Amino acid sequence: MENLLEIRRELHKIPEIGFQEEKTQKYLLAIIEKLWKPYIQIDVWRTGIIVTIKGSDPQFKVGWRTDIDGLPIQENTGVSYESEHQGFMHACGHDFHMTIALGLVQAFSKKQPENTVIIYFQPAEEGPGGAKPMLEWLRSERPDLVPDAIFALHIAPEYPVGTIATRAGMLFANTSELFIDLKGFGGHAAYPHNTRDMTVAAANLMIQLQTIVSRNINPLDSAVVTIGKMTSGTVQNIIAENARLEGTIRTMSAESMKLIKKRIKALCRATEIAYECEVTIDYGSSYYQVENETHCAHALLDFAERFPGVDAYECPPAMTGEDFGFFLKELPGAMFWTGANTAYGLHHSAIQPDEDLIAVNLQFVEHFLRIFTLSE
Ligand SMILES: CC(=O)N[C@@H](CCC[C@H](N)C(=O)O)C(=O)O
Repeated sequence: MENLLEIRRELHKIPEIGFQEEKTQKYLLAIIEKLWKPYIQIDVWRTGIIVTIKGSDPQFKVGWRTDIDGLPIQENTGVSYESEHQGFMHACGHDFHMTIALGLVQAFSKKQPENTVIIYFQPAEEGPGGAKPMLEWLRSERPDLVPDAIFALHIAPEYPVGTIATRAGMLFANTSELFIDLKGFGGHAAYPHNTRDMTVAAANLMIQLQTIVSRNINPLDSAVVTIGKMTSGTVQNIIAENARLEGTIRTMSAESMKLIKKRIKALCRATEIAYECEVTIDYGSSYYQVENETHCAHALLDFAERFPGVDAYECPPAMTGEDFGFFLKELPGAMFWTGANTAYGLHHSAIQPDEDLIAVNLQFVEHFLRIFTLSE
């Protein structure tokens, strides 16, 4: 357990997607169980884990949340501890987030905190979203495990190690997944007039979707409509009967999300008429914005300003999504970016966050959770 670097690399080898984190859960549990003390309680929820470290003189319960899932990306880093799961990778830093959370369990098992600390190893952040159902379960089945305030971090490739960046109010955007299925009529490539070609229909729809942000959203507002995956057809000489667009929507407000969905509906309807096909829309899962509570965000920034080896930065909001927003919708708390100093961005197959961030963040978060108070 002492070697957190080794643990991070072991976790890096076994990325699993949302609610399939069985190996990850087993690995984490094996370590957590070794750290058990009479004042530590371990609970399991689906593929997640909740570790409660009872305080020596508890006035309240402070929560720390880490996400535990990986992404369906083929790794391209060339490191010796590359993912052993073909086509999957920890490309969003959750291996780092988990390692820091394990380090916290270790630190609190060595020295009991005064207040109760609850550490949530939460599945499925990348999708379909584990925070909402986890919190619903806590509220209905285990209200004793609901914290009074909660915090979390996320690695930020663009900042140097030691940067703690956050702000009061919105840190991350509202998100909604987007799946559009087009059904036409396939046939021989040499007889297009007898078909309804869904490759052409989907290509046009994809371009039109890009006009929503540029033509319908107020330029002083911000929004994103990204199509990350487009599929159609079977082979080169058959006209495609089906096509599918998969993407995500990001907005700064619930109103803009509504407007974008209205425009998507209109453009899909227009595609049906123009290409004589059927278009269906599915919005998959959506995440509420990450809205940092003012006292908690300021407590983090003030503490970072005083903590040796870290730099506080009051940063602008980002269009990233995070289901931690569901925790912050109901509980006071805050999330922060932590510098990872890597040339490649989140969700890139070559991302290699700087491992020095583990030690810096472990120290910072441990001390912050020990001194944090709910009052001003
Ligand atoms: C931190 C991060 O990268 N989060 C993801 C959250 C995904 C939300 C959902 N699956 C969607 O695509 O809308 C992100 O892509 O921002």
